[in-house]
Amino acid sequence: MPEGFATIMAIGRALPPNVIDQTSFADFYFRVHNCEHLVELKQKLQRICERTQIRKRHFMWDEDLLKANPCLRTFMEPSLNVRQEFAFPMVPKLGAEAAYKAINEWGQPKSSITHLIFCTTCVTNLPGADFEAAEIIGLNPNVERVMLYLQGCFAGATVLRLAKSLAESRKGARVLIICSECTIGLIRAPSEEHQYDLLSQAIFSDGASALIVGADPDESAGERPIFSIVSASQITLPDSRDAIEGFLREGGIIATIHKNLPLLISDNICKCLEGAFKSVGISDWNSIFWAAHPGGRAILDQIEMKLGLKPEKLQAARHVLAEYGNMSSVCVHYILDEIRLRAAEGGKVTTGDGLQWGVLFGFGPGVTIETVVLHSFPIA
Ligand SMILES: CC(=O)CC(=O)SCCNC(=O)CCNC(=O)[C@H](O)C(C)(C)COP(=O)(O)OP(=O)(O)OC[C@H]1O[C@@H](n2cnc3c(N)ncnc32)[C@H](O)[C@@H]1OP(=O)(O)O
Repeated sequence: MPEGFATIMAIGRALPPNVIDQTSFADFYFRVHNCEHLVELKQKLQRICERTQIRKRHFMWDEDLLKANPCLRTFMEPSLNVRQEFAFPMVPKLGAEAAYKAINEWGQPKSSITHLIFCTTCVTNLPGADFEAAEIIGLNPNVERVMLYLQGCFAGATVLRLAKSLAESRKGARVLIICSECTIGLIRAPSEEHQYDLLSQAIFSDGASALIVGADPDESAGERPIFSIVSASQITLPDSRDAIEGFLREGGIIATIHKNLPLLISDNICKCLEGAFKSVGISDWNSIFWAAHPGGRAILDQIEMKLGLKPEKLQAARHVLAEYGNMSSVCVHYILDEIRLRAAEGGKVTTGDGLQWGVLFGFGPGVTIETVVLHSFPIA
């Protein structure tokens, strides 16, 4: 059995080429759906977009795809086949692109990968996106695969919890995590009867991340630890089932997100932190580094306010939200990457912004909160 904690040793990112500026999104969205006559609805989307603090978002789909498929441009028109056929090759491909970057940083042969965890809220085929990504990357046929479908945004933390279990249960285990998210299931025309859908149109986006996780890094072989995963836990908040709901229908995935979600999360976050950090004796939440899923600007605002966090604590999360939008499971990995890159660039003594301990939060349907306690490493 390994002696140490599972450790993140590489982080890779990949983004699709279609980029839409948030200030022009409402114009684009109402024009492409031939709905410019819905003036009030467009103004509402504009208001939401302005309040998101998102600057731009990346998408796998583009205007040509929407124009070529009228079923994607009519609210809840049966379109699942088109959506699935589009996503099926794209999701593993973008995931594999992120994986190449992570494997490159790790610097070890891909034959040393023993496990693959693939996570997406999109395609549902048999065999799945895990199988396709393993083929594209050329992983060994004896790599043990785990496929996570339709978990929602908390899954960026779930994959770390699973990778920890796998990496700490077998000496030499090296887990490749891939998260690849695509909004092709969500994009649809506006509807005056279903105005809540505008929030999904305004915040969600596409992107992929990949990480290599293993215990006892072999530094003589060139493995470099970035963060160790000290503990990982999941809780479901009672009586909160309705706060985030998503249904896969013939017209795609339709999601409703309750307006009280930011409050619900911020009201419960302190007890998650207390439970997670009790054993290490930390109760000053400004003394740790932060990677909280930036589901929306109001969620970060509420957390910051409730815990009295200094603005710099959620700076990396706000940056990822601004530059990429809500990429569901992928966001928290980009935040970790930002934290360690900024630490190196800023001459900090550890990968965790100069601090020892850190926390990663995943939030999603349930309402589910995943809390991951991280420990940084010195920067040589
Ligand atoms: C999918 C997963 O598994 C996990 C996830 O990440 S789920 C997504 C989580 N994200 C959220 O819940 C978003 C959190 N909310 C926010 O960031 C902000 O409320 C916001 C950017 C949406 C709006 O900013 P704000 O400061 O609250 O502005 P405010 O003026 O009050 O609201 C703007 C509009 O947004 C609408 N709005 C706010 N929350 C909404 C919601 N949850 N659903 C639909 N519309 C919403 C308001 O009704 C308002 O519309 P009108 O102007 O027509 O009244």
